[in-house]
Amino acid sequence: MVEIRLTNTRTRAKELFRPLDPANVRLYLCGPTVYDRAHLGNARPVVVIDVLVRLLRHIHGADRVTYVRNFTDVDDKINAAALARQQAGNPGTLEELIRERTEETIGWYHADMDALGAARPDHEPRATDYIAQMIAMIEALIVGGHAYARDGHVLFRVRSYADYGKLSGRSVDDMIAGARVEVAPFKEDPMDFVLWKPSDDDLPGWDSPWGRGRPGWHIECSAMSYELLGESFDIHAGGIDLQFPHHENEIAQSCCAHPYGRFANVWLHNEMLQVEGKKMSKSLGNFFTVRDLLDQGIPGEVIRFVLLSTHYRKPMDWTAEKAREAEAVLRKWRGLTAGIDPAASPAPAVTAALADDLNTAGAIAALHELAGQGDAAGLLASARLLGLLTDELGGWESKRYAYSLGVRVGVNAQTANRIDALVEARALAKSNRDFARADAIRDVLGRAGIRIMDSREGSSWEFGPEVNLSILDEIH
Ligand SMILES: Nc1ncnc2c1ncn2[C@@H]1O[C@H](COP(=O)(O)OP(=O)(O)OP(=O)(O)O)[C@@H](O)[C@H]1O
Ligand SMILES: [Zn+2]
Repeated sequence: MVEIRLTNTRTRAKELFRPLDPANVRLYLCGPTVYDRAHLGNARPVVVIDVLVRLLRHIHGADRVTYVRNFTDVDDKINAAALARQQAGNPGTLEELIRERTEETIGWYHADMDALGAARPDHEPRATDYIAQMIAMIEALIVGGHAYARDGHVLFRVRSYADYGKLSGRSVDDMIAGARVEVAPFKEDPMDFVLWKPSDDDLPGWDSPWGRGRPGWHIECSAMSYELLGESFDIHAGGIDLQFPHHENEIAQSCCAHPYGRFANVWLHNEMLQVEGKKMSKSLGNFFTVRDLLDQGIPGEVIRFVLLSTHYRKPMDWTAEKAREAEAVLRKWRGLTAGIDPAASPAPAVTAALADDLNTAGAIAALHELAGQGDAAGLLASARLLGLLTDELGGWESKRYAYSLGVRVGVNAQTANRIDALVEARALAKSNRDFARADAIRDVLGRAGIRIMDSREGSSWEFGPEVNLSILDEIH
């Protein structure tokens, strides 16, 4: 059996992955707060974990993996979005508008992640369906001396858990110094965090031993993972931005409420998708959504390929150039594998790359080799382990697009093929050292308003500001 190695944030080491129960490999990914469209950064953990789940199913068996990803559907940001709708004159109670907003956002989320070829998890628990379990867990924490109720709030007593900070490798005092911790009169210690908070009459709330209120964000994941995966499970994943405080708090809650459990064995954190060196995030406003890209006509498969071309533990950014290259590669591979049956199993080099801490970039390099060898059946089976070249993501390759001044435009396939043929003829002339012909073709394309870009991968082209295709008739 292929051995998987994963980098575990908890131990800061790349470790051999040994499932607690090989008949049921269990993993949990922190899902979205459903108040708005997912941006491209939010899609990165989803696509990365989708590949991990495919690999685990390939190695351990399709029905021997349980994948949970939650929806956080109770949150102040959701309330604020619903309130804004109400103030804009939308009919309905705040509760109805909140429900409408979360339902709508979950629908968008499914459509966008489906478009990227990310399979739906086995369970998608919604926080509002697990309030009773959260209350039970909070009660257990109070009984154990790890939490206290004050003024309708319940707080986790951070100093009661000696291992707090281990995941991030920081001491509590360092964390206080570095974090924006809220000092509040109802806190014993500024570091203590909210498990439960009171709700005004006009906000969503549930009855509890501490009055009408709502849960804090961290307890949601602790309660839902416990209910669906048990007190010890294999992998907990999320973006590195969640390591502190969210994951640190999840560990504290879960390990104190279930002292005989180990909570998550492996912590897997993806690095950030960035824009000019900064995390893409809603709060910074430097984001674009997955839907924005799909609406520009960029196929979901191309977005997926770009996300997988960088290792998940490295920061990355999105560029139009990467999308263009990914599209050219996928178009070529789809052409090569059209009508071919996939090989019985993926190529060992591809499986080995993925098993080595999800080295998706290495796996893609191995796919290039298979394509280079003309092994279409091997390429198809192997690409599918990464969720590429699947039937669901296909169909786009029959349509042609080009770029014009950096903007993607639809182009008639006949024109595109003709330009492709000229670009290829130029490359051939160059390799035959027929520079006169190569230059003549370049000259005609240039006068027609088409720019050629040469790279290691070959030549691509785009439309310049002024295009006159009739000039192409000057050459054959
Ligand atoms: N720029 C990013 N790159 C990679 N992963 C990200 C990025 N931003 C958020 N994530 C991940 O997306 C998932 C959903 O996060 P969450 O719902 O907290 O996002 P959000 O609040 O909408 O995002 P933001 O951080 O933009 O305010 C989490 O696993 C988080 O780590
Ligand atoms: Zn979480």
